[in-house]
Amino acid sequence: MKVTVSIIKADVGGFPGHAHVHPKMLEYAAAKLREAQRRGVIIDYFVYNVGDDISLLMTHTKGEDNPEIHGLAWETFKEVTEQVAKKYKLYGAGQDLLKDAFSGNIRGLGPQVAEMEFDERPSEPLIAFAADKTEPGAFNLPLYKMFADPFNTAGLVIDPSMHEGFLFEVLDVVEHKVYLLKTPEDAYSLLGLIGTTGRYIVRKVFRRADGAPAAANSVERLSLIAGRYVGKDDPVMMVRAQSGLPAVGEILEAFAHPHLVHGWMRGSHAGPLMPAKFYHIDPEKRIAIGPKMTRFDGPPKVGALGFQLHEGYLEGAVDMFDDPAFDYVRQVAAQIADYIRRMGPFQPHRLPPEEMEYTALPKILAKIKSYPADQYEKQRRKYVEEAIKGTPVEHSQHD
Ligand SMILES: O=P(O)(O)OC[C@H]1O[C@](O)(COP(=O)(O)O)[C@@H](O)[C@@H]1O
Ligand SMILES: [Mg+2]
Repeated sequence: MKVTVSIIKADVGGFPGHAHVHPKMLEYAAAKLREAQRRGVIIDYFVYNVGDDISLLMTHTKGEDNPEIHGLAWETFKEVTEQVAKKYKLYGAGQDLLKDAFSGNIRGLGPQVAEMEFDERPSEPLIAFAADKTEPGAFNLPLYKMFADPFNTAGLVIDPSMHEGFLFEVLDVVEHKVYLLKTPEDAYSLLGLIGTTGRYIVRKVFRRADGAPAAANSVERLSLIAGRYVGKDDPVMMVRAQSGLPAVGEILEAFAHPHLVHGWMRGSHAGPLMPAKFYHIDPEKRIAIGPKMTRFDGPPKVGALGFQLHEGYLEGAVDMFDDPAFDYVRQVAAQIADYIRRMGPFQPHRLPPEEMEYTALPKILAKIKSYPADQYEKQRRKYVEEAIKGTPVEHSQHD
């Protein structure tokens, strides 16, 4: 059976600030999807959050970029905004809904989208991810580890069905070009691109032996859509597991070392990506209440829910980072967060100006007086003379 899995995610209001979501938002979204399931639009669904972002995980048979599925997600986010976020005056109600009208495809309107259509195998394990206070390129490194690094994925060496390697589809979000790179042979070129996480983003991964889709990541860049900072492009991703694909444990292993990602406070800081636990999973209501963002609006966190698909139904969810093995990883991430926080506004904790989501620098530069290199000495002497005379020193800023 051909099944499509869609994860569509949006921040439509935070509670409080940008830390978490209101449980009523998740309940409202789940009720809306339940009704769509009853009408036969979708086979199954699960609603979860990581930080202030709500992910709608849906299964159906309509293929990728389907107007009905995208429309359902858009309507759901709109209603959650109107009926819950605005009612309780939650922070940034409707934040990610950047355009007014939906015209058939939710891409380019603000929400993040990861979709994959495939033949459901006799047994189909799937891991659904979401991350907050970071960007889609945060998944570049773990995707490389899962599908191309034998030190992470033993199957690349041991399992003959993985020996032919994988095909990486990489999107250049600035020039809108797509690169198709094969591993293992193109590994160095691939790394050359995807190490630039703000520009080259792994959108999909396929198994080379039969072209089977293996992973899908979201690639929307909000600031490029809106032309200004409107929150970080907190991403969603899904990965199929086992039988010639990375094992569940090889997928999770890629998060065992908290790598530094861009995002965190005001989308302008580097920090460790912490694999986080969900607080509560309700398989009946089809809801998972995920991690919240606390220290310095973070640190950036990723959550992972595991499912087994059967005829498109989602058996689950299992909280994949809820394990003592990941307690240690969380400790390491907390230590890295503590270490790097002490740098305050200094790079590399604070991102370089061209990568900061806030562009305060031009305003700062406009405010502070500067002098041509051959004239500053005269001004410096004037300051000294004024200081000696005891006359008030002219303020160095315009106002
Ligand atoms: O003061 P504002 O306008 O809410 O903007 C600041 C907020 O933007 C953020 O970068 C938004 O994060 P999200 O992208 O998760 O919504 C927060 O870290 C920060 O609190
Ligand atoms: Mg967010």
